[in-house]
Amino acid sequence: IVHLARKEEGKDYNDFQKVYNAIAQKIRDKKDYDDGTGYGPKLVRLSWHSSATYDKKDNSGGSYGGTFRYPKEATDPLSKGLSDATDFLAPIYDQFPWISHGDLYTLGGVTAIQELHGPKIPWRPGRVDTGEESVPDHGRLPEPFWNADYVRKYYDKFNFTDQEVVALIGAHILGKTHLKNSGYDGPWDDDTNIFSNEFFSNLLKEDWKYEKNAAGNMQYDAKKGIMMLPSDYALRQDPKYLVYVKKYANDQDLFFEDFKNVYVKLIERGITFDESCPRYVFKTIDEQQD
Ligand SMILES: Nc1cccc2nccn12
Repeated sequence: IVHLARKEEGKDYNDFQKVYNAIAQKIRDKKDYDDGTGYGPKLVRLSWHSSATYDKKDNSGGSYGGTFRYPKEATDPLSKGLSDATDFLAPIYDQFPWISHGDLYTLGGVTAIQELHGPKIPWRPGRVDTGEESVPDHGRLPEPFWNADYVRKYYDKFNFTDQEVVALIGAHILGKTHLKNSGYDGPWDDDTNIFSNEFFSNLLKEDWKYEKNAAGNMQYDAKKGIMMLPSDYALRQDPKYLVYVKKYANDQDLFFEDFKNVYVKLIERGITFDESCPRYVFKTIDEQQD
């Protein structure tokens, strides 16, 4: 399967900055959502789940076709809770109906990362909505219960290195888990609406207790009321991953640079862009105040 990015006839940087601004303003307007966690982290998770269905075997799945808009994909049990994110973006699509769903879902994640003080993410438009017959089957998203060998094998389909895997999972600084959605329980202190490298310092420094949660799933808990999934904790158990956990815990700039690079690879995986297609780096709301 070839996913050829479309040239955005007549739409330019300013058009996409308007979409960015509409998403960013709505994140601010609805900052009390989910006990103050806000919509940002869920928009990042939607961009991830839209992209994580990629299969290098036949170049199927991934962000290109915007297929998360179909119930068949949105009802994947591992995507529980993300209907809040697609409900958040539906009025944005109505306001800018010229955008594709694939571009909207990935731009939602880019906007959230930048508005939550993360790195600037260069973003390319051109994804084209594909039909219901192209919706990937369930079973392509990663499960949170497993260890480092599972994690390493899972990311093989993206051809990600150990360093790229560790950087990507650092996005778990954002948001929290919900018993009713993923079956994990993770209240976070309020600063996890800020994209930082603290996931790595928490992982290394906290005294983690492996416990069964109220849904019967095992997770790691620390006294500050924060948690780690088994697949998060795997990053400190595996000596090769641990090298990068330590690097990122000690160097936020390095984390930001490496996260930016692997996140772009994730949301563009499987798509052929014309080399003339511009990479847009949008301004945050704060940067646009006169
Ligand atoms: N925020 C968040 C979401 C999902 C998993 C996870 N592990 C640690 C933190 N975290």
